[in-house]
Amino acid sequence: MTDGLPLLRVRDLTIGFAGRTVVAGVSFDVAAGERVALVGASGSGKTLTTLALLGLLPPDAEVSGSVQLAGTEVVGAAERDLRPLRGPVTALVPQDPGTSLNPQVRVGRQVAAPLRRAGVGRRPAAARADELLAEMRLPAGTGRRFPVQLSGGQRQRAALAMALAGAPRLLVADEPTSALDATAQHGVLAVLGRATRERGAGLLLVTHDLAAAATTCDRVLVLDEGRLLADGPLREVLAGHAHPAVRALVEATAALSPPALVGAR
Ligand SMILES: Nc1ncnc2c1ncn2[C@@H]1O[C@H](COP(=O)(O)OP(=O)(O)OP(=O)(O)O)[C@@H](O)[C@H]1O
Repeated sequence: MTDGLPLLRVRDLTIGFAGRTVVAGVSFDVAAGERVALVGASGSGKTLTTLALLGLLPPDAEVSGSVQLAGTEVVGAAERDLRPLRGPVTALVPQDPGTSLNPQVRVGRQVAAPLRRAGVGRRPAAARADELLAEMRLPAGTGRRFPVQLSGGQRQRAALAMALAGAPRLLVADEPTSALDATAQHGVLAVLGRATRERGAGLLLVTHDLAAAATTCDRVLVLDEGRLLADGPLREVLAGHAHPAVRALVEATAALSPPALVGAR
């Protein structure tokens, strides 16, 4: 347990490649149950920041600072020390569900896998997987299908069910809807927001879409060229911040979906 520490504590996180700094001195906390969006333009360092939180940076990354996840230091930790955190503490919802779902294994078995690893019997795990798939608003029988038999949006919901199966305290979702059309995006964000809220799970949602951030999260972190530009409630950050990088995000999002940001400008 964290004993008063936030679930996630990031201090002065700095990441570089071959001497070029791409994330520079980023510090923030995520409390248990808090839903936080990490926004920024392409190349601002969102993905690298989240990979650092999960101990998944590429081997040639130069990293310094501190990332504490439920009290465990991630920066510099050995893989064997990070493994117990994956599942019960954090789970990653990838950008493309194709990277987390095995095309050759039925969806239900994949969703049940984290439960089986936690020692749950085959039948109860299968029943729980079906419940999770239904909670993600997937049609009955989805568990018996293979990923290729699902639409992109359905696959992402299945990946979400799989991430939730381990009952993580913090769900990390990196642009989970970028591969989907607008209708499917809305559906995935709705189940993501509801599922984390109902479980009291934390969420770190990486997106360049402020409308997605507004519908799913309470707080926003704005990254710009590797630096943390703003951290606060979404509407306050948008209303109070004159930085061109924030304005550019607002304008890009408003062009796509104005209603979500009415009142935030
Ligand atoms: N393996 C790597 N080697 C060298 N540079 C890298 C590597 N991975 C990322 N970078 C650089 O680090 C910077 C931040 O990349 P990152 O992927 O975190 O951005 P991002 O905000 O997630 O962008 P996007 O929204 O396009 O996914 C970019 O300039 C990128 O070119």
